Amino acid sequence: MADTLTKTDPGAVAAPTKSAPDTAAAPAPTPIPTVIADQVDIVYRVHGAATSGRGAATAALGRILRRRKGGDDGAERGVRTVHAVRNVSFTAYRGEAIGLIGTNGSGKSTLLKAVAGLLPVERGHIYTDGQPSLLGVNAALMNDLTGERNVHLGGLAMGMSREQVRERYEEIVDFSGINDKGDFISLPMRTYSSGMAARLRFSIGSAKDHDVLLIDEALATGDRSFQKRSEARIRELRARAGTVFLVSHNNKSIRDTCDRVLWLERGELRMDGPTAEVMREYERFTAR
Ligand SMILES: Nc1ncnc2c1ncn2[C@@H]1O[C@H](COP(=O)(O)OP(=O)(O)OP(=O)(O)O)[C@@H](O)[C@H]1O
Repeated sequence: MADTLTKTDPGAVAAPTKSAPDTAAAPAPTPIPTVIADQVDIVYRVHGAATSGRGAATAALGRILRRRKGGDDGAERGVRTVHAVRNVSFTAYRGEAIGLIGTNGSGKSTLLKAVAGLLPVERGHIYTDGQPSLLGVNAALMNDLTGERNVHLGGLAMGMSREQVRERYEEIVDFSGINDKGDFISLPMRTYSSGMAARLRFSIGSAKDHDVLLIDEALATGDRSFQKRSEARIRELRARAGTVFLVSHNNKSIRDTCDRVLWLERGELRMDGPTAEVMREYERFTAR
């Protein structure tokens, strides 16, 4: 579970000195950290994985017999480990939009879930200032409930009051574009296409100001005009002093949205820097 940073003292923001001449440029405000990952390792344990090619029933019977005999180490029980994130450290600051890139299985979603406090770290620490919110395409909305009920429940689940949800309801539905082609918001979510459902999730999730907003591929599902609206929304969220993390395989989305990029490969942080620099190296790597 992510530890919590003590709130940074607002007085820590550097103020111009009184004696400075009028013409002097104001000193840049001290960046305020929102997420610190310190030498983080994340390991999955997969139970019942080492079945040596036998069927599930045979493997289960084998496990019962071994348990009766008493002798049973981890490997025998079929527990396999996947070391998904290795020794990753970074500090994210308020107002940054950070892209997380890397080839399939490189650990991006795993790292995001750990920052959200949904996965424990094996080693190291993750400190966050404020409540991180994970806005994934799989964010749990209820398929049997109407879009309308999901807007209300989703808003409440994010900590908005009933009144706040009511106030923002129209805006959330308009932004999602769900009703552009008819009254779909009063239908159960299971009747939505995957793109429509993803749009509604993004609209609900981004209706609230977040200290740290974690977005996993949400932009990949909408059509181009929705992607553009989403990118603008992410810029607004950043402007309201939040930090945004965006996992995406869409290099253009990353370039259009992020000013900094963390590149993970095989669980290790391969590069952390300005978007243009990291993307150049990443594209060289993936073109090979
Ligand atoms: N629930 C899980 N149990 C066991 N291993 C997992 C689990 N989820 C992910 N992994 C493994 O962890 C590693 C990192 O996976 P992760 O989903 O974080 O990568 P990713 O960079 O987000 O990939 P992609 O770009 O394909 O979405 C992979 O080796 C994957 O097989």
